[in-house]
Amino acid sequence: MTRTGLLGGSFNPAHRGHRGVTLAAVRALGLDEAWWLVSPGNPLKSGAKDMAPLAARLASARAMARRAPIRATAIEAKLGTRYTIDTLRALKRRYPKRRFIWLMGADNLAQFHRWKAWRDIAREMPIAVIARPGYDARALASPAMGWLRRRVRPVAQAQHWTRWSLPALVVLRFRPDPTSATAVRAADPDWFRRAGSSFSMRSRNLTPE
Ligand SMILES: Nc1ncnc2c1ncn2[C@@H]1O[C@H](COP(=O)(O)OP(=O)(O)OP(=O)(O)O)[C@@H](O)[C@H]1O
Ligand SMILES: O=C(O)c1ccc[n+]([C@@H]2O[C@H](COP(=O)([O-])O)[C@@H](O)[C@H]2O)c1
Repeated sequence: MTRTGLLGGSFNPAHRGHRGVTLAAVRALGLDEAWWLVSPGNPLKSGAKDMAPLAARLASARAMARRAPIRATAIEAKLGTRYTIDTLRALKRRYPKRRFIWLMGADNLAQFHRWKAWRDIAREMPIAVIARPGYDARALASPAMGWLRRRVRPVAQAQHWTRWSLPALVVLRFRPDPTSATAVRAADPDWFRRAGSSFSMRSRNLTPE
């Protein structure tokens, strides 16, 4: 059983925060590896004007994941899924020998109740929420946390997530990292245009295996 963490995101672009929290989660949860699911389009961000092309975002994720137990993938484009619930069900079918845990920052938990079939997501696999500066109070007070509160596991049991009955959620607190893609874009709005010609999207490169 390969213990695999899934971090979905826009990665517009990938940054040091993604790498840092993923590596810390790999250690805290005893993961063999983490997959970054670079989204073809977050359903709640459709029409965002500053969203770079998928190929550029995937390339930035690949570069940021280098020499780490992290695989940057565009598997949602390959599977034809956009909603997380559909992605997780498809991944479990496609990789039956893996055990998956969903990773997300506290900002995502604060919005989680707006995701399609969010309760079913929590029934599909355990969730590890990573504290994020500026979002933790909102996440704790969120409707999703209201529903999940009684399913919260102590962090001391984080290595045993494969044995948890679902839904299950653990909150991980690492050294707070204020990095965000919004700040990176503000400092360098043309990040994907500068590097544009070197990005390619060969379909054989979309999946982790
Ligand atoms: N510094 C961070 N600390 C904790 N979690 C993070 C951090 N940066 C990103 N994440 C998490 O990584 C996942 C993907 O994030 P995403 O690609 O949207 O980056 P972002 O920095 O949040 O982007 P944006 O600023 O454009 O909203 C989300 O679950 C998000 O909460
Ligand atoms: O499934 C949904 O309804 C849904 C709604 C909003 C966001 N998501 C997923 O949440 C992850 C984080 O997205 P983002 O844009 O905040 O990086 C990414 O995998 C999205 O596909 C999923």
